[in-house]
Amino acid sequence: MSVNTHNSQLINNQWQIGLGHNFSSINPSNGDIVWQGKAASKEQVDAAIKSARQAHITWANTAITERIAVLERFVSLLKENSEEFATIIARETGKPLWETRTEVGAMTGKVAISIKAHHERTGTTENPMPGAKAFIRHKPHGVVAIFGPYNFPGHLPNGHIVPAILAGNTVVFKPSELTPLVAQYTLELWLKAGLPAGVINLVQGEVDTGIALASHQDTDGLFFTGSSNTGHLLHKQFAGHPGKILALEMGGNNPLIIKDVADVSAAVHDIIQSGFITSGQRCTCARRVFIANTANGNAILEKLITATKSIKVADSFSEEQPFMGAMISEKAALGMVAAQQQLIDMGAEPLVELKHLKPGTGFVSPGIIDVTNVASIADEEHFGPLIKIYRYSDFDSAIVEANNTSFGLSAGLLSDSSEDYEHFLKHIRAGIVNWNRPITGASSAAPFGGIGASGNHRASAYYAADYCSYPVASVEAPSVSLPSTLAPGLIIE
Ligand SMILES: NC(=O)C1=CN([C@@H]2O[C@H](COP(=O)(O)OP(=O)(O)OC[C@H]3O[C@@H](n4cnc5c(N)ncnc54)[C@H](O)[C@@H]3O)[C@@H](O)[C@H]2O)C=CC1
Ligand SMILES: O=C(O)CCC(=O)N[C@@H](CCC(=O)O)C(=O)O
Repeated sequence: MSVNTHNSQLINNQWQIGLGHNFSSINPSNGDIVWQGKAASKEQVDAAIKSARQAHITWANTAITERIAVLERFVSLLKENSEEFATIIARETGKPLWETRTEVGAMTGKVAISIKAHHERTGTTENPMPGAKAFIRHKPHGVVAIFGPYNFPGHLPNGHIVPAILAGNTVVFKPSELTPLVAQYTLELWLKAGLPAGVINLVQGEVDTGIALASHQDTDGLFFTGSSNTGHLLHKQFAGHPGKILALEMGGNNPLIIKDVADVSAAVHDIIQSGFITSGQRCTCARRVFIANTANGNAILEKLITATKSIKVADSFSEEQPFMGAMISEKAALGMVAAQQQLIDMGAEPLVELKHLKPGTGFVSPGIIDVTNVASIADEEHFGPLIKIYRYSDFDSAIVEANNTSFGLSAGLLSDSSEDYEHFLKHIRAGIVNWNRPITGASSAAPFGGIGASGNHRASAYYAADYCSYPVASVEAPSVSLPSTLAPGLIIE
């Protein structure tokens, strides 16, 4: 499928040239320009919202079977174009092709899961009552703005878009400015699937486009996946608008505790999958790894260091696929080097140094740094492949330290003891808590979200259905009838 790269805004099913400033996306593996275009102006954001508003009543009242039929055509198109789509994601993000193929697969799987969730969590229920029936139904909010991040530029916005339009909302989508081509390709597929005009609109651009959309008065809600900083700004902006629904999925400073594991290689595998997958650019990645001060802990750390040094980092399209591709940009890569240096300056000991591998690219090697003896490390998410090691002597103190964060997205325990896990589960604070499995790779068939600075209790994935509509409770009778017993003091003849 060919993608039109000049007309980058989709308003009322018409591709338009942006009327704002120029911007482009760069392949972080080689510095090539992948996409060039212009941002949406404020007026175009306004027109996109008007188009979504006009389409809303008709779409909300379109039979659910017809809405599902469009979604299913979208799935067929994803399958037909999966290789091209995976290639585009790889070019724009630097992720290896094996991984972007799984991203397209997750997008495909999202539709059936969302349909099931829609029926199970927000379907219609009917209960008999004397002379009447009680119903619980759900209605869409109206026009919702959807903001996506760059790390899963297809799958994560899709996780808001699919349940939103399935529920009967209309959408204005603002993708990450780092991945405009992926967004454009996604919308081309929606158009081909036959989504009526105005149901989904695309406004591309940088922060100013985001601000124009987020601050617009005529939206009914905003679904956001992105950084905690931006999410907090949006939360402030929505103060005083109790009628608007705001769903925030943000970052994490996720802990993984390792204690008494017989299979050292398996523990190392789960630490690497937790910390380094997607070059550490998953919100669920382990940032802080707590390793017991025991012979078993020493063996795990030693093997982790060896295995980390041998991790293959290479171009998305290398014949022998690497575990890690480039980070999203050279700026992000240099940011990780600077974050590591700051920790070293504070007294941390690099066990495997994270290195920027090639100027002009986002390639870095994965790093491990021991921060056990560093006092008061800032509670921030370093969104890249750098694991901070904390050696501990006492399990309870490790759990206290693991909880010593304002975030609360994912957490995990590797331990052969079920008592340890019961104890951990009781005391750890996070929205995703795993035992003897990596803490990345969350299932779309489960709720997905964090507490504290990681979100606002509007879990997505399987629970996205919940924030895509509101419940309506009704008591209904076919005609008005006088009750057999009237309330005391009432005389009606
Ligand atoms: N909890 C979750 O489900 C996930 C969270 N993330 C988090 O996302 C971050 C990486 O994604 P990024 O794209 O860097 O996030 P980001 O916050 O920089 O950008 C997200 C979106 O918000 C827009 N935006 C930025 N500033 C804005 C403002 N002031 N007003 C309105 N819109 C604005 C951007 O243009 C983009 O469309 C990481 O922190 C990661 O942890 C990423 C994936 C999943
Ligand atoms: O939203 C879903 O369908 C499931 C959540 C998901 O895919 N999580 C991934 C990515 C998280 C991220 O964006 O960083 C995961 O847990 O690895």
